[in-house]
Amino acid sequence: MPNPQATESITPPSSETVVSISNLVKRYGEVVAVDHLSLDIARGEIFGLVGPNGSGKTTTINCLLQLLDYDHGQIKVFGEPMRPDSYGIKRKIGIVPQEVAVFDELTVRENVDSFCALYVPQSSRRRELVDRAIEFVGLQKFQGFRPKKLSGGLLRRLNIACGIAHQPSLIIMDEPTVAVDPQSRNSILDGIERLNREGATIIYTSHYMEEVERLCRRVLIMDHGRSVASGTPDELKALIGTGERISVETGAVSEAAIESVRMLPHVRSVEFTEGMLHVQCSNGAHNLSEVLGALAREHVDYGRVLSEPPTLNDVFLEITGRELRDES
Ligand SMILES: Nc1ncnc2c1ncn2[C@@H]1O[C@H](COP(=O)(O)OP(=O)(O)OP(=O)(O)O)[C@@H](O)[C@H]1O
Repeated sequence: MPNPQATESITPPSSETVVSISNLVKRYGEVVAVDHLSLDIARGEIFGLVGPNGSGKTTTINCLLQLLDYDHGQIKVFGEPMRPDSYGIKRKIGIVPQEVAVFDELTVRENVDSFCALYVPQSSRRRELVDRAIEFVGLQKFQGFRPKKLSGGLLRRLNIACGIAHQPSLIIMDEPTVAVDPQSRNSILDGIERLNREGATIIYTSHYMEEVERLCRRVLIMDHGRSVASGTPDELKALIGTGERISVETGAVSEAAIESVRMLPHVRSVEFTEGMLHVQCSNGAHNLSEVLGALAREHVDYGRVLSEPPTLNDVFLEITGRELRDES
């Protein structure tokens, strides 16, 4: 098991730090929602803040934005201390909140325009930015619709357009894909990558490890308000002892064959269900050839063979002993 102390704070490779949080503590009465959290985010990163429900992600974001008082800690954004009245800094930040926050009585276009107007007073410039934001999230055909007429996925896309229309250089997205259909989810993820390519630094909170793995160069895993591990996805996977998961399609397999696979040095568990032998390995070289060799020695015929590398879910499971989607 990795030593959490060793990974509590991560230092990005670039010298230009856009967000710096050190020793942040936020309590709600007896609940320590954020517990001595430190992190640095470099310009141009997509930084993943992940953890199960209630692990403290939203509280961290709200402290960063100075929407909440906190008990202890220092927060700097663009190199300057962040304060409730840091309007110059806030202007350069785009927020996509977890709860969709739009005006029901305004159309899609009017919504995007009114959020953009908070930062950009010139209407001609705004027209351009609103066009761009609507095109960016693919809502051109829905510009005249009111939010109530939009599906959940389209509503989420509107929420994003409202947060990014003023072209902020730091974008904070708090679980932007919760409860969206796969098509909208993909479109949102593509959009985030595009925003990043165009120069935005992005903080992305999620409890979907697959998304984080796809998007983020560095990740901090939170649990009970604390950083339990941080680093690049590859670094995080190297921290744990879990290796690949090998699945072998086979009609029948004897107890002796299962036992001989189980006895291999890097095999942690073996399970045979519905014509598939599932073998969980620890880190080690040549696991696949060793498993197939053991089956061949036991004269087991097999068909499809699948080898899946460990995921960030495995990292979370190994560090905390719980599945990421556990809500306890
Ligand atoms: N206003 C509040 N009053 C009391 N406790 C709160 C409040 N807001 C959050 N908490 C508690 O603080 C802890 C962290 O919550 P937070 O919402 O930051 O977690 P999260 O990781 O963002 O979870 P989710 O994904 O569900 O939003 C939880 O135990 C939560 O119950």
